[in-house]
Amino acid sequence: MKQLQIAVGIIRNPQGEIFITQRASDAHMANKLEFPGGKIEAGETPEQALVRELEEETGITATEFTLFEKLAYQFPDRHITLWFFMVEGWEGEPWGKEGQPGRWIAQKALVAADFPPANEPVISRLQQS
Ligand SMILES: Nc1nc2c([nH]c(=O)n2[C@@H]2O[C@H](COP(=O)(O)OP(=O)(O)OP(=O)(O)O)[C@@H](O)[C@H]2O)c(=O)[nH]1
Ligand SMILES: [Mg+2]
Repeated sequence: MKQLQIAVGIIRNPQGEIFITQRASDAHMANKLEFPGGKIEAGETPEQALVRELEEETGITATEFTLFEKLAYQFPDRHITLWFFMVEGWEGEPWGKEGQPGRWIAQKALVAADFPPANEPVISRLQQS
């Protein structure tokens, strides 16, 4: 069974919108919306992985972030631990740097069913706050 540690960024602007991207049609959780991020590599802290993944996937350099939620999830074929960081300071402007569609969505307009199932508690929290 694969064991993965994942760091993702909830990139939130001063208008209360969150930058989300759409997963590729051939990826795990194909076509689902996601918070940009990816696997924490050996020797990396979750924070280092977050900064690297956001640079690779969205072109921004995250400068202000705090851990929002850490949770484990069991998929049929893999066990993942997700570190969700709230990112409220960065340099640059996020875009879908790897060719994935990206857009800003109002925090309260996020829909849990559009994301992988592991994200459900986080989407609930974002809708309530
Ligand atoms: N990026 C991201 N991954 C998520 C989220 N929710 C969630 O369950 N995942 C899962 O986390 C796992 C790893 O994410 P990833 O595919 O982005 O990893 P990565 O960027 O390192 O990709 P790579 O395999 O091309 O190196 C996938 O199994 C994905 O389905 C989310 O909100 N964002
Ligand atoms: Mg990724």
